[in-house]
Amino acid sequence: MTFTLDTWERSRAIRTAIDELPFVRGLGDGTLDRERFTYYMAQDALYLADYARVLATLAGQATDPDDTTFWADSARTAVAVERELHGAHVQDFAAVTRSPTCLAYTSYLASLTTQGSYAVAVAGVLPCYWIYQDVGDALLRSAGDLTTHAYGDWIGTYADEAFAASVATAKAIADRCAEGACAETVERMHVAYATASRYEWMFWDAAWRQETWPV
Ligand SMILES: Cc1ncc(CO)c(N)n1
Repeated sequence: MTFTLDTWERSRAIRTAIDELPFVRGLGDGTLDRERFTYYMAQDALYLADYARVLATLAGQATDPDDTTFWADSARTAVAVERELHGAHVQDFAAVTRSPTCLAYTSYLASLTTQGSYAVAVAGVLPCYWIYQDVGDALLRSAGDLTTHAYGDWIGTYADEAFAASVATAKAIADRCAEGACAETVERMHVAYATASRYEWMFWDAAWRQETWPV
């Protein structure tokens, strides 16, 4: 059993919970209100900026030159997507601060790059790829014609061949890391994957609630 097959099985409950989130359902059927979407986009722009730094760190930690290239390309793409998608949706970037959930998620990912295991950090960023592909594909199947869909460009970005190729590479890297790792490290990889998956749920839920800091 490969790491990715195993971890996909183990994370079935959180995956189902993500599909059932009101934010995700509304994104799929186009009924999500603009205010919540704009909040999400603003937070996601902040997320992607920090996520890009995590990917760039992985590029530096990789020992395989192909891995270095992949993470560096992903970091560049994260910044490009942030600028493209978010420039179209979010007007007032300067006014936005990281929500508690956004800060917790990116801080968690960054912390994984300082704990001495490239494999565990790779497992931690994998849901960012895999869950978005899975959600994007599911929404595409239910959305139909994206050109007339309120959130068509969002769905199109993640239900996309180029994105699918990067998901496949990230999965292959994780599987290769797990193959060469001891059982204890593989367990830590599963925990990192599960934790990041939960943060993905929380990130959409925070957008639905338009989460704020206490004061
Ligand atoms: C929160 C979050 N996770 C993953 C992705 C996909 O890169 C994204 N744009 N935002």
